[in-house]
Amino acid sequence: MITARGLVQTFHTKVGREKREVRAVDGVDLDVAEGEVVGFLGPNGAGKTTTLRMLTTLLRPDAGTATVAGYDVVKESEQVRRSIGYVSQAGGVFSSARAGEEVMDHGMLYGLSKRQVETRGHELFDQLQLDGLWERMPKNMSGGQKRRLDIAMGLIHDPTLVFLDEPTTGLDPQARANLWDHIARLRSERGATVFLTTHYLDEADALSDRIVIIDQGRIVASDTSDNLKAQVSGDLVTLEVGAAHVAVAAEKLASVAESVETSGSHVSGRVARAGRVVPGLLREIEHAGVTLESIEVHRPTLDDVFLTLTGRSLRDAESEKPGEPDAADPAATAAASEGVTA
Ligand SMILES: Nc1ncnc2c1ncn2[C@@H]1O[C@H](COP(=O)(O)OP(=O)(O)OP(=O)(O)O)[C@@H](O)[C@H]1O
Repeated sequence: MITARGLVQTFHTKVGREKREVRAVDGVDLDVAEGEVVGFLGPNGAGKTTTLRMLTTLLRPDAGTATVAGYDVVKESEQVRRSIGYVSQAGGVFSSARAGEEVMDHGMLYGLSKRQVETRGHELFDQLQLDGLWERMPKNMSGGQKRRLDIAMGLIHDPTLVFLDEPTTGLDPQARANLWDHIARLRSERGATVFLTTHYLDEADALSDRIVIIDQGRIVASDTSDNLKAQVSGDLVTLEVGAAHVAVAAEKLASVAESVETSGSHVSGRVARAGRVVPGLLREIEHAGVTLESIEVHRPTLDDVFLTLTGRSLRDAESEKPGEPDAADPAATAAASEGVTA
């Protein structure tokens, strides 16, 4: 459904007088099979949106090739657009029409009849908890409601390949859960292929068959969440003990764990299978006369995976502020004026 080879996108920006080159996407290869839900994960500025905009024909790659739904993104961009649903990060630019009319107009652009689009539109409003808002002007909707309206517009023509750029950013927990459910059903009930970007680890984990991690414009991993986590060396065990017992606790933990670290009254290290190792460890600790205040065991998270792969945690990578996008970028302006749902 999606194939990309060596995709590159470079932006030229100016900071004061100095010209800078940002290689936002730096040789990306991707393969997404029909019916797969792929979570495209990475910190802010990693290149997720830029990759997505090349795949959805809104940006022409500087180098590399890609086909989407069997069509070349450069030579057959019109066919690509007809074959996909796209919900951009920025959200749609709405006219002064009412929400229902916006959705109807959008669906009719795809050649659907008025009746088809009306039926599907009401169905989507219902599923996305927009019921009762058909007649509302988008400007009078809350941020979360507008986001769900974007999504209804992106799905109105029942695309079998859907691109979602950070679909749940700005939604409250209930609306988020509802949208997760909707995305899961797109696949299970309609057999849709979904490619979604996110920087929420739990979202990637909950929704995706496969997770592709991008960092600084390059793909650093691509596998199921379980396989990725299995690459991280073990569960993190943290013991809390009285100050006098820290050294003994560290020694006991080191006999079963790797890279033991001490911080105040906490001693932590990674063990291959905590469920097997911890009972014996507790006996040893008790035997040595150490009073344990608490013990915590953490299974590896996708953040641990990112840390293992890049040496940075996703949170740290997020706080490394990337360069600001060039406001004069014509592609960005074109994307905004296109109403963004392609
Ligand atoms: N139009 C542009 N002009 C200049 N630089 C840009 C432009 N668009 C993106 N960039 C830069 O390219 C890099 C990748 O940006 P991109 O938006 O693809 O990242 P992202 O992973 O989607 O981040 P986020 O999670 O914040 O959306 C960043 O350094 C960004 O500042």
